[in-house]
Amino acid sequence: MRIVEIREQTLPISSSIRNAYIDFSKMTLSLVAVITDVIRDGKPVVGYGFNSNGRYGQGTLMRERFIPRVLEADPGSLVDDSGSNLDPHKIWAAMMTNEKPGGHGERSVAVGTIDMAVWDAVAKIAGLPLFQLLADRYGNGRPERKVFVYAAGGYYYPGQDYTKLKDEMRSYIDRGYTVVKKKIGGASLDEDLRRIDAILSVLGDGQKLAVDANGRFDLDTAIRYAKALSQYDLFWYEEAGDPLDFELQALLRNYYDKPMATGENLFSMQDARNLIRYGGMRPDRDWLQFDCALSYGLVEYLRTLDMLHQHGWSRTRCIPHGGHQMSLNIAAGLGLGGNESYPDLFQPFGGFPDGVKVENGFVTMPDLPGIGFEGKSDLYREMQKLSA
Ligand SMILES: O=C([O-])CC(=O)C(=O)O
Ligand SMILES: [Mg+2]
Repeated sequence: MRIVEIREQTLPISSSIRNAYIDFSKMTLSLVAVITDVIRDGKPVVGYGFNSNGRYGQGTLMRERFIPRVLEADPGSLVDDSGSNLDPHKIWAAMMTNEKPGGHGERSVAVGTIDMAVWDAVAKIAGLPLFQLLADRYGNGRPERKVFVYAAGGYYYPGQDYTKLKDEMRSYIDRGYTVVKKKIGGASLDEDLRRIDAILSVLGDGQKLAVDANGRFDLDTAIRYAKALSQYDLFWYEEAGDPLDFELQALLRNYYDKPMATGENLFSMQDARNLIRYGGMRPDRDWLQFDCALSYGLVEYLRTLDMLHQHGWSRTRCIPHGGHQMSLNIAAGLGLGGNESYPDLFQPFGGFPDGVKVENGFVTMPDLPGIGFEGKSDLYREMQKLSA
C-alpha cells in the first residue's frame, strides 16, 4: 500500500470582515488530497485536508519540501507494523526530515494540512469515523459523540451597526448555540463595550459571550480591557496580547480573574509548553485553543496533549481554534472540551456534515468514514474537483 500522489490547491476564503489585527480580503487556504492505491468500494481511498483560516495557503512549501519527501520515501517505511494501514507518525517523520527545531514559521501549517488528509485516509482505510479510530488508539475506546461548539463571529465589517450585530448573534442562538463570540480591539474600548452591551441584551439565561482581541493589545491596553471586561460574566477573554508574550499573559491574571483563552497562534508542542510553563494560565478556568491544522497536525497535537497531562492540565480545557471537522473528531475521540464553529464564515470549509444540527450548544457526531467530509456536500464538491 502506498500514497501515489498528493495534490494541493490554494483557494480563496476572502471576505470583507476584519478582526483587530487583519482583514480577510485576501485570505486563502490550501486544500490537499492524499491519493492512495488502497481500493474501497471500487475506488481509491483519498484523504482530504485543509488549513484553518487566519494563515494563508501553503502550496509552495508543500510542493518544494513536504510532498516530495513523502513520495520519495520507501512506501514500506510509511505503513504501520501490521502492514494494513498508513502510519501518520511515520509519514510525519518523513515530512520533517532535515527540518531543524524551533522557528516554526508556516511550515507547521503545510505539515498540519497534509497530516489532516493522512488521518482522513487512515480512518477511511480502517473503515471507521476518525473519532472512533482515535478513541480506540489513544483514548478509552468510547468516543463522546456529543461535542460542545460555540459560534464565532462578531467581526468588524463595513456598514455594521448594533442592529446587525444583534441580528447576527440572535441568528446563532436561533440555530442552537449557547455561546457566541465577538471581536474586540478593532474599535475603541468605549465602542467595544457598547457592542458587548448590545449583544448581551439579546442573550438569555445560560447563554454567554466570549471576546477575542486577536493578540492586538500591549500590556497597558490589555489591562484596561481586563478591568472593563471584569464587569461582565464573559465565557472568555481571548488572545489579549501577542501570542508569544507569555509574561503579558501571566501578568494579566492579576487584573482579570475570570476565564481567559489563548493558543491559536502557537504552532508546536514546544510553544504550547512555553505557554503552560510561563503564561500563568490557570487549569481550573482558562482555555487552550491550539489548532492542529496550523500546528503540525494531529501527530504533534498528541504530543501537546501528553505535555498538558504531564503539567496537570485536563484536556477538557482544550477548545481548538479553526471550526473544522478535524478538531471536532479529536474533541469527540479524545475528550476535548469542545470546538470552535463559524456558522456563516469561511464556507464551504467550516461547519458540520449536512443534517447535523446544534442543539443546546452541542452537535452529535454522525457515523461517516474518516473525518466526515463526504457528508458535507458543498465541501465535498470542492474536494472531488481536486482529486478528479
Ligand atoms: O479572526 C481570526 O483570525 C480567527 C480567530 O481568531 C478565532 O476564530 O478565534
Ligand atoms: Mg481567536
